[in-house]
Amino acid sequence: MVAMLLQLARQACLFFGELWSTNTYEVALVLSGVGLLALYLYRQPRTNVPMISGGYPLLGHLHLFSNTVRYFAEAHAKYGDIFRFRLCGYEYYVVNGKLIFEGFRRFKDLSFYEALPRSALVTSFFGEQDTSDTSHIHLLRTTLPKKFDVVMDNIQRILEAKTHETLAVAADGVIGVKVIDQPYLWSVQVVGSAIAQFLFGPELGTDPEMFMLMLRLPENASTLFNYSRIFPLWVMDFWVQNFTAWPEHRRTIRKHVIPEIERRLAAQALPEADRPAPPEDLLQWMIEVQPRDHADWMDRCARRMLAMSFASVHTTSFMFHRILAHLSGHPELRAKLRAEQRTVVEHSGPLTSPAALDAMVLLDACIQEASRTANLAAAFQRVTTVDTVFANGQIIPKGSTVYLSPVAINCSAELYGEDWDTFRPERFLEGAAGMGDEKKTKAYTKSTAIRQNLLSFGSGRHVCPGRFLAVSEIKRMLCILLRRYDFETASGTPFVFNKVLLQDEVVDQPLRFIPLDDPVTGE
Ligand code: HEM
Repeated sequence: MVAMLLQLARQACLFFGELWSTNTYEVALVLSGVGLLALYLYRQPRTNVPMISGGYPLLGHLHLFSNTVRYFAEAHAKYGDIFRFRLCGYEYYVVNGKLIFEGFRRFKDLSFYEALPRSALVTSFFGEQDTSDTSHIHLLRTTLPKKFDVVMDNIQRILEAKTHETLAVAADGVIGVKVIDQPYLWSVQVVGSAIAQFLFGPELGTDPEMFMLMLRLPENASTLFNYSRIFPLWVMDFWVQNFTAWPEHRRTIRKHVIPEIERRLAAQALPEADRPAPPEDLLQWMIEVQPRDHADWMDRCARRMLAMSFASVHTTSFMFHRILAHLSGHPELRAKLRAEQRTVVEHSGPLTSPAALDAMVLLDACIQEASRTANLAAAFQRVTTVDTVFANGQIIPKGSTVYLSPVAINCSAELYGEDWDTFRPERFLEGAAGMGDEKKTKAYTKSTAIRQNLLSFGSGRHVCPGRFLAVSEIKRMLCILLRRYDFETASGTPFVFNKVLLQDEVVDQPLRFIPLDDPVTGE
């Protein structure tokens, strides 16, 4: 083969050399060199990452749709920390196991922003994004921690009011059993409303049209993410623009946010004596930092607020709903959680105080366990900006789609034992007990702590900046519920948890809430 190519090159050189009257041997030498180089590059494998075997011809690994978590766990056991699979013409690389931490650290080589158009369909959902300005995300890392107590006090009030409004059936002053037909919608209604007020303030956050927007934001989104792995992006974009509510969501947010910004700017222009105190919400913080050198800066704010709503509302509601679904099947756990509340009230003060919330370690363990088993994000998507060679020598070519998958860590039998796929929050308390070191023990009792054995909020530069708010809100909401109500599925049969391609779905069913005869007190 090589001899034949050299012969061909020689003939070509002789021919062109004659033609251009150059020194035939020099041209022959250069062309042979180019030929050999091409041959070398051609022979050089673009990647040495193994492909998961057993895919369907042309269609690829469609069975990933059924149970990704188990599939990834098995693939990790067989192929190690990096493998790849093909789905409908697209090739995906999965980095998992311990190498995932190298993936998080190499954020310049594995770009979060380049992945966004496909991973979260952001361009289709929210319009063109200026990813060079991330000041709005920065606010969650800088301003939110400073104002956390004020924000959480507001959230607590809303959660209390909404729970009372939706669960207390006050016929003849008697609070009776209440069945919630669609607990997921209810969780968006309660948990989502509270976040909406953190995002938009007390007025806009309670506007009925904005509320409908919050409620409908997650509509079909996870299914669309799944399809985005099968179809070209332009097909997805066409679909989103013409057959979903997203263009309407964009119109709604503009319609409300732009006048609200104008109203706030007008209020701040008033003489000092008449000027109201600026509200403590994300929109206000964003108005204050948003550069105004573009005519459409208010429009940009509106689009960013839509993106922030999406990042915060459905993730938190989803996680809360999931915990409800688990707890509804575990009466003994609900009883233990109530006992924990009683002890905490005795020793750490009112149930809503930061110290009391911190002390509820079993409640926190439930959140950790739900997030561990849910793998809400079964893969954090990235795109390689260069040919990326990992520490183990495996090469992922430039421009590839990479999934940093927490599954092999969150669902590791080595880390979590043979019952890794069972919902058993106590494992985190046992883990904490075995730590010895105070710092590590503390980490085990905090679902917000980023550590090597739990990756529900990601890690590295793009680790979730909203996790403190989300966890505190979920804890508060569970506290409110557990101290006053018991709950179970109306059918008596437990929830079904489905794992579908890189997403996770819980088949919803009605929940019955029964007021307790002896509620936990400790306001
Ligand atoms: C239980 C609820 C939540 C879960 C499970 C969750 C999960 C995550 C994960 C896994 C990431 C990292 C993605 C990656 O590395 O590719 C992330 C990023 C992010 N999350 Fe959350 N999140 C939650 C709630 C929230 C809330 C309440 C907010 C806002 C208040 C929020 C705002 C964000 C933002 C802005 C990013 C992108 C960070 C960046 O680009 O650097 N999240 N979230």
